[in-house]
Amino acid sequence: MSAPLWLVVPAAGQGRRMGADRPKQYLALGGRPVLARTLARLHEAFPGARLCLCLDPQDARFDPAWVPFAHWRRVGGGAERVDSVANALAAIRAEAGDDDLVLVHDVARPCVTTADLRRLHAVLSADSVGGLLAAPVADTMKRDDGAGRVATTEPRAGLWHALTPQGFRYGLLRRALAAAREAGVTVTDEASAVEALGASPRLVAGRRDNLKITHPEDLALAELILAAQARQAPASVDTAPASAGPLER
Ligand SMILES: Nc1ccn([C@@H]2O[C@H](COP(=O)(O)OP(=O)(O)OP(=O)(O)O)[C@@H](O)[C@H]2O)c(=O)n1
Ligand SMILES: C[C@](O)(CO)[C@H](O)COP(=O)(O)O
Repeated sequence: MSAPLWLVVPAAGQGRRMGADRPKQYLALGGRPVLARTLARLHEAFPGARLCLCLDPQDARFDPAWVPFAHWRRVGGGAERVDSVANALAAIRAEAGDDDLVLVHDVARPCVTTADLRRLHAVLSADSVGGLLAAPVADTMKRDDGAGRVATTEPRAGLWHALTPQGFRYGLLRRALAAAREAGVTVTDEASAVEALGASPRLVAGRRDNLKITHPEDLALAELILAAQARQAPASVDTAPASAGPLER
């Protein structure tokens, strides 16, 4: 029998790089808020999982009707993404066992496929450390000299883009985030906190279209990706109709 599954969705960001009139998780994507689309993808893959949704305590746009999970809770977000995730882990301390699996997925990645989600879960269920979806770097990598010119060309062999979900056992992830906080190290993903403990998270090759909506042009790209995915494999990618659910507020 596989370990209980928790989903942590950090959704407390302000979307500053997007520069919209609201945080990007509330922008409309194919007629539904990004947040609703991301939760729908997670629910398709893991309908019985327990969800912790990290939201800015001041957030007045959130509508619980967008949450398809039976077991879920709202948790206050922190100053940085890592603080939001740490708050979620603290909130479930009384219920989660050290061996429970926790998958952390950015609300800003609505194009993750159910196929990748299920494959990641299968791999991590049998892995003692945990790991993440990732995609090999495909471009030549340049490092700048700080003045707008190339300083060096970096070898790209062995380089991967870290995607989400990233999944670890509850006990290990809590220890890793606590250690990073104590050391005063800012981590931008869960895997780097676990790496700092000396462990080696597994890289699980995922689709390159698991885009993180970050800059204004990413929203149009995400629309195209969702439409293409629906044409490729509607049943395994997203069965929700494009206009289902309440619209953005
Ligand atoms: N204090 C924070 C900051 C970010 N996030 C979440 O972490 C994910 C990845 O962060 P990012 O893409 O940087 O989102 P924002 O912080 O919203 O964007 P920006 O950095 O441009 O403001 C997003 O799902 C975001 O909502 C969070 O839960 N709590
Ligand atoms: C976790 C993450 O999505 C991995 O690529 C990413 O680090 C989060 O983005 P941020 O801009 O660092 O918050």
